[in-house]
Amino acid sequence: MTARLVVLVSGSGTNLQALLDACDDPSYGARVVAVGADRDDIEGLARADRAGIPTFVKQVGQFTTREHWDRALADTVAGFEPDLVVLAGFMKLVGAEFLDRFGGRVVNTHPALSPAFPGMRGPADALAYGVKVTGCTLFVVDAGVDTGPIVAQQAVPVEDDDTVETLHERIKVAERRMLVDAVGRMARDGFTINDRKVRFGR
Ligand SMILES: Nc1nc2c(c(=O)[nH]1)N[C@@H](CN(C=O)c1ccc(C(=O)N[C@@H](CCC(=O)O)C(=O)O)cc1)CN2
Ligand SMILES: NCC(=O)N[C@@H]1O[C@H](COP(=O)([O-])[O-])[C@@H](O)[C@H]1O
Repeated sequence: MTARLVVLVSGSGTNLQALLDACDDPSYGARVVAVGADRDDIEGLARADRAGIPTFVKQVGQFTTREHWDRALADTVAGFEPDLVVLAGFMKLVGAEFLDRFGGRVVNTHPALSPAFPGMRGPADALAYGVKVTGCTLFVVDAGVDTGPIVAQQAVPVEDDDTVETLHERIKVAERRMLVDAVGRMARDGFTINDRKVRFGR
């Protein structure tokens, strides 16, 4: 069975593109059935359009409360009947209703080695701290900020002359590989979560 992925993005969508490219191979075991965003006019949505994949936008500002936004996002995602929801550079915290509906089936890719440097500035915070190694983490989303059970991680060196941009670009090379590999395994082999330990297989 081919797993149905809904991917949520907020920016350039290079992680989305890596998934789209992987899904071209039927043996990958997954396909992207929709791409959603919290904002208009982003390259991530353009990438989905070019691939012929349905898109939707739910902007927080279009709703009276954050809870209404969360419910509308969850309703729209549910309409695509996903097996897995992938947050790939999605710059909004998803709330209780979203997690009630898809909890345990939502993964987020983060540009740092969790539990270090959670939040929106992972590469900048790692650089400012002076770590010599950072990386990327794929985790199952929970109600915290980047606190969920870890699916996969990759280490990336920090170079002396790095800027936030050069470091983030190096992380993103590893991140795209990690994301494609781990999502494919989740789709093909299934996964379990026990006591925070995520293992592939049913
Ligand atoms: N419930 C969860 N939602 C999300 C998680 C998570 O761990 N739990 N991971 C994030 C991604 N993330 C970074 O890793 C992150 C994204 C956004 C924010 C944040 O504070 N966003 C603000 C808005 C900022 C903006 O619009 O530019 C907000 O949500 O109001 C923190 C962490 C994906 N979601
Ligand atoms: N806290 C969330 C966060 O920092 N997400 C990061 O945004 C980038 C999106 O790149 P992309 O749009 O090219 O895939 C990725 O590095 C992702 O981990």
